[in-house]
Amino acid sequence: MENFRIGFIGGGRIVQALLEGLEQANYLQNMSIWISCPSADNENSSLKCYGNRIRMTTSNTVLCTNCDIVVFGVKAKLIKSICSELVKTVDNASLAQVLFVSVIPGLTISTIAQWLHTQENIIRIMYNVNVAKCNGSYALSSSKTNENDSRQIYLKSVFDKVAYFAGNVTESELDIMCALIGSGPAFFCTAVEGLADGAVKAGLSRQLANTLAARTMLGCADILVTSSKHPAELKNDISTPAGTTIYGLHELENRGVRGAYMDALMSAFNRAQTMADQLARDLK
Ligand SMILES: NC(=O)C1=CN([C@@H]2O[C@H](COP(=O)(O)OP(=O)(O)OC[C@H]3O[C@@H](n4cnc5c(N)ncnc54)[C@H](OP(=O)(O)O)[C@@H]3O)[C@@H](O)[C@H]2O)C=CC1
Ligand SMILES: O=C(O)[C@@H]1CCC=N1
Repeated sequence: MENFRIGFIGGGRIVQALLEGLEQANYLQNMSIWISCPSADNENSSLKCYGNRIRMTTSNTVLCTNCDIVVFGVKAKLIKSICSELVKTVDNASLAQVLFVSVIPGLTISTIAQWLHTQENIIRIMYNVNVAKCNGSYALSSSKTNENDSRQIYLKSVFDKVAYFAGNVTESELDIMCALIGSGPAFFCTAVEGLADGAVKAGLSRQLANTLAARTMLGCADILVTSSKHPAELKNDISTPAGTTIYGLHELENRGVRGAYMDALMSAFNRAQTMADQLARDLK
């Protein structure tokens, strides 16, 4: 497979998680990667650990003219000005040669297309920080034309090294994925933190409480992923009659914990869609 040059506009947490996973998968050295960000020349940048395996620049234009695939990995509010800079500094024919990829929640392909003055060559991907340990999930949203594009096929092969592929979905479904797989790790962290706090209150050391809460979640997730068990079935297996677990579960139900998780997901999903609407209004 052709080794396309991938450029990341933005080199923050989500881009660094991907690099960490690709390094762990022993794949980074096969790749040609550029990153552009304002702190590219900063000697203290955490990206310096990759040495000359990654080319750094402060110029999004330089990155764009040197790459076949360009990933927007910045906050949504910056995209419009970055696109208008690219439209001014890179000629139309060159822009049309690049496959643009957005990992930004909500922001639609059609909005980006209007900002970039291009049509076909834009796709969206959503993934999560779990790629850092080659245990991520990702989904993408792209047209039939891009599905057969060798650059998309290559990009997919890169993500396949570090993440489970959830499918090529509609943009609206991708916003649901954003809430579930993108924000999900943060939601789970609140559960781990709460359980660990409880154990500390009961007298366990903080270090042991944090480790055991996280490991308990890891093992439980492993059973659910590798067996065909429904979560309710596993929960029932653990809850013996009049035992400790059912007492704890009753407290969670009293506080509507499942409703709270559903509301969290819906709120994150709605936020992605609101952001999309606001950004689209900026077009006018
Ligand atoms: N964090 C996550 O788990 C996920 C994030 N996302 C999305 O990815 C995007 C990035 O998130 P995240 O990595 O967490 O954010 P960070 O704040 O960690 O990183 C943002 C990056 O953007 C760079 N940047 C700022 N201005 C510019 C510019 N004008 N041109 C180029 N680069 C610029 C920053 O550079 P510098 O360091 O020099 O300031 C920084 O490297 C967001 O849209 C987010 O919603 C999607 C899925 C998951
Ligand atoms: O909160 C955010 O904007 C990003 C999107 C998904 C996870 N983090």
